[in-house]
Amino acid sequence: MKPLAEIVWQRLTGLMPGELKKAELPWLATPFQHLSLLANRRATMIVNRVRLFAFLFAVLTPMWIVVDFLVFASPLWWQLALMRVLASAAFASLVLFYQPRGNLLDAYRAMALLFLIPTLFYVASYNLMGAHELAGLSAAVSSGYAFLPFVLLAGLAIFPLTLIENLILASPILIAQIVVAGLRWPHLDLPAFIGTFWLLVLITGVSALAGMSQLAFMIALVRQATRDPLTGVFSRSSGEEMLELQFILASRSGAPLAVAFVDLDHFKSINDHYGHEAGDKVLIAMTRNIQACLRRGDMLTRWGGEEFLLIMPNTDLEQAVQALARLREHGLGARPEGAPVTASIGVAERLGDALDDWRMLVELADHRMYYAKQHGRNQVCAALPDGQDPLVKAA
Ligand SMILES: Nc1nc2c(ncn2[C@@H]2O[C@H](COP(=O)(O)OP(=O)(O)OP(=O)(O)O)[C@@H](O)[C@H]2O)c(=O)[nH]1
Repeated sequence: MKPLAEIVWQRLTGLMPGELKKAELPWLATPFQHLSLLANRRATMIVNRVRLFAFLFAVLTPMWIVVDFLVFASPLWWQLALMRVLASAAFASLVLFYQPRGNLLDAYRAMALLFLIPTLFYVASYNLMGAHELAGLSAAVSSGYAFLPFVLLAGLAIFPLTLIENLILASPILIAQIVVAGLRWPHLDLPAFIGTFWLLVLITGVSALAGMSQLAFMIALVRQATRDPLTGVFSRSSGEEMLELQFILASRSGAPLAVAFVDLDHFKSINDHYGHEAGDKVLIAMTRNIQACLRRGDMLTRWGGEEFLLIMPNTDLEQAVQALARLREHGLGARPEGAPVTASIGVAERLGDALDDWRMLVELADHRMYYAKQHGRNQVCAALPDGQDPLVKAA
């Protein structure tokens, strides 16, 4: 019988969309282990949604001035109108000045600004109206302002956020609610406040679940779109995208970035003698073996049929060669007749080889792999004899 903890865990994880793999479940809680591709696409989606929301608020916020004018006396109506115009201008500048750049910090900043504007508006307007004796229709309209925090917290549901991000974004709104209540003390209706606050906490919970399930679908979609269906490693298009991104990051920080071009030796003969299915099994086993030896930040990409590209951020040429020696020692698997699977491997590194384009990095690693192939296979080539490396700049 399964232990109770395992049953409970299965029931709980069963609540999440089933497309997620077990290793991906923690990604719903925090963003720290997200792959750069996921982080990049999520950041773009968040900024686009912030801009959409900001556009709607920029248009809708000033429209309510007509209602304020009809129900409130001066100076309250024009003070509120002024605040609305300011808020609308702030929303409009978010739309105009924020462009999605795939950077998560940028996305957080955009979201924080989107929520900060109405939160400030809410605290200021609520406080302003609290200073006036309102009755009848104007009291009813003023109580409508109290719904703003509900709208904000419900708005969180449209963003694909992790649990921790949801809580961090919701907390200023909940704290603002407490601040407003504090400002009204001692005239505060405490039971009404507790009821309202509890409702806000519930909405936060529902929004967090909605955001996390959006994120879960996004994780599954990004995986399907970026992985090779046979081996499960990254497809070539996503490998190119990741390499370009890693190259930009490494260039900015002056960090090394190594790539290894791995081409299996005499793979065709496996297909020819044992069939395509046997060849597929060798490819799958080989990628598992490589992944078992990788660092967490390393990325394996299927570049073509039996060609793979290993991307190793923060790794210089010497470290890359060491990692590949470890990999060859571990073994790439066995051919159907029992002989070990071998590969010809070419390595290149951004700093050591003085390259300023990710395509040149791949080209040089490919060139060195070809040299390894030509000179007996089953070896790693990290540099060609003097003068034969075509892309390396003269010192
Ligand atoms: N089973 C299987 N075979 C594949 C797949 N993709 C490519 N191949 C085969 O991989 C073989 C590659 O053959 P070659 O390029 O001649 O290379 P090789 O036999 O490994 O020889 P060397 O690279 O020179 O050592 C071809 O027969 C392709 O059909 C795949 O997904 N599954």
